[in-house]
Amino acid sequence: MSSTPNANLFAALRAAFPHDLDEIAVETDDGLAYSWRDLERASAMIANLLGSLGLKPGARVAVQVEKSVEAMLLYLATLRAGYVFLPLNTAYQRAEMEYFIGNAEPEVVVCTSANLDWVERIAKAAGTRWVFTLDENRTGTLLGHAATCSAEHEIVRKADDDLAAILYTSGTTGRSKGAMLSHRNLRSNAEVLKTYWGWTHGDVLLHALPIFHVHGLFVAIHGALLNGSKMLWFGKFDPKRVIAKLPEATVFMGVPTLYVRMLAEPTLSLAACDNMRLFISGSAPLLIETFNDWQTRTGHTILERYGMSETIMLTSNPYTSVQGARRGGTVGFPLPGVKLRVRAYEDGKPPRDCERDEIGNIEVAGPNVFAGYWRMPEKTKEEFTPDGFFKTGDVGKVDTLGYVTIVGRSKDLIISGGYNVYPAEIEGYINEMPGVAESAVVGVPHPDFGEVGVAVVVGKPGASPDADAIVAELKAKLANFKIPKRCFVVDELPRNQMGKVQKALLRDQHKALFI
Ligand SMILES: Nc1ncnc2c1ncn2[C@@H]1O[C@H](COP(=O)(O)OP(=O)(O)OP(=O)(O)O)[C@@H](O)[C@H]1O
Repeated sequence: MSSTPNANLFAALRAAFPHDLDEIAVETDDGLAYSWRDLERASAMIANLLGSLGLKPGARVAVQVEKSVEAMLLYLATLRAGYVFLPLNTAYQRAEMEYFIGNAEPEVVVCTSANLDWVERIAKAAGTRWVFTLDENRTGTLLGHAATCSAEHEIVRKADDDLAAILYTSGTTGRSKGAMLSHRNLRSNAEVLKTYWGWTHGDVLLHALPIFHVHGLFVAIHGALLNGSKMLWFGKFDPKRVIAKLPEATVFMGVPTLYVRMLAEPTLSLAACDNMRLFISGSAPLLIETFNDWQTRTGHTILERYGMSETIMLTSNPYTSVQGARRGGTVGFPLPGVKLRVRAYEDGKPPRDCERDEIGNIEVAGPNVFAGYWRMPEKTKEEFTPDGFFKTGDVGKVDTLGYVTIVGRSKDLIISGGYNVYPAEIEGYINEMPGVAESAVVGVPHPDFGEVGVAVVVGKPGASPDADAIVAELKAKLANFKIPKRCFVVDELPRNQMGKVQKALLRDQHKALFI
């Protein structure tokens, strides 16, 4: 027997299960209840099934299914059996799945029975040996097969650097890349989260996020499991039903669009949130208006966090007032263990650290930072500095108190006539104008200036903001090079399932305006 502890993340999660395994661990919105013993037994049985397939260590298990407790069990079983979990967005269609499955070459693919025929064709063409579903189909479900397996399973030993998961990035700025996350990456972040937000065994997490993404899969689930806290599990987000469940919960993790949708419900009130301890937001910028409205309506101050597929969680606003106030518009402080710096890259000069409050490129290092992009060694090399920091691609600043603010993404930066234009600055001005709900500013090619900004604006319900008036008001406030050359008022901005505005799509839609 080796004397080094097992680095398998599942060993840490399992060790935190409550003493009484018959307590309820997960309850679903359609009335199902799973005890901690159920999680232990089912994850062992699925791990045994996976083990019986003759997969090699490091084999990838790709999963594209609707959110369900079974999908989480499959995640736990994959960890436990020492394989690599590869969750895929349920919105992906055939061409996208061809890319992901072709790139990842998973040995096992788990999909919905509705997609089985075409997923199976794609998977078999890529050399996948096993295709299962979680719901009923012609060949029986994965859980059905696992039902005949033993519920005894010894957690497979893993080293710190062994891969635990591959998470494809959202593809907000370009083609998705597979971020390789090791047991150390996931465990180090989970251990910080175990205590940072004051979790206890008595907490109840209302879980309404998808689980193919870093926030819903790792941040939410690890936090609850490591504290033996119960989860109320919503398959799909329904603001009315979520608000009705808040009195039974203590913690809610959301993305900005979920908060906006709940704010539109008259049932959201101080009383509905009386039992709640913490509301967390991340994955995309939370508008200051949403932050303020939430405070007024519920009496709670949303805690905004920041992270990415490649790094899991990087920063969080303070949990306790001793650490500081939660400041809207900022993403708080770097988490313990995370090294975060802001760097300036100026032509012909060596990179330098920015001053406090100076905007630059955010770079990070720490045990949470991924090992590289799957099968993209060149891309991986480009994204790390010679001294080992990962270039997040986000642009931001750190103020004198240490709060980090994300100003935008370097790929969204518009260089117009040689000047840097940060879309977030322009969007901030537009969003404050009367009748405006939100906006996105993107850069498009221009024959004279290289690039110019185009503003896409959404009005508040019942309001119809005027595009020319918006541009005129910006002209009164900002330097000429920052003014968008065109402005469009639309019904809504294109977003992905995590609520991120798809700027690449907007750029594409407007790329031929001036050329
Ligand atoms: N609280 C936040 N405020 C502002 N931006 C955030 C916040 N949390 C996350 N983000 C943004 O989300 C990004 C991480 O998202 P994710 O890893 O899902 O993929 P992506 O970067 O959107 O996709 P791709 O790299 O394929 O374009 C961060 O780099 C940052 O730009």
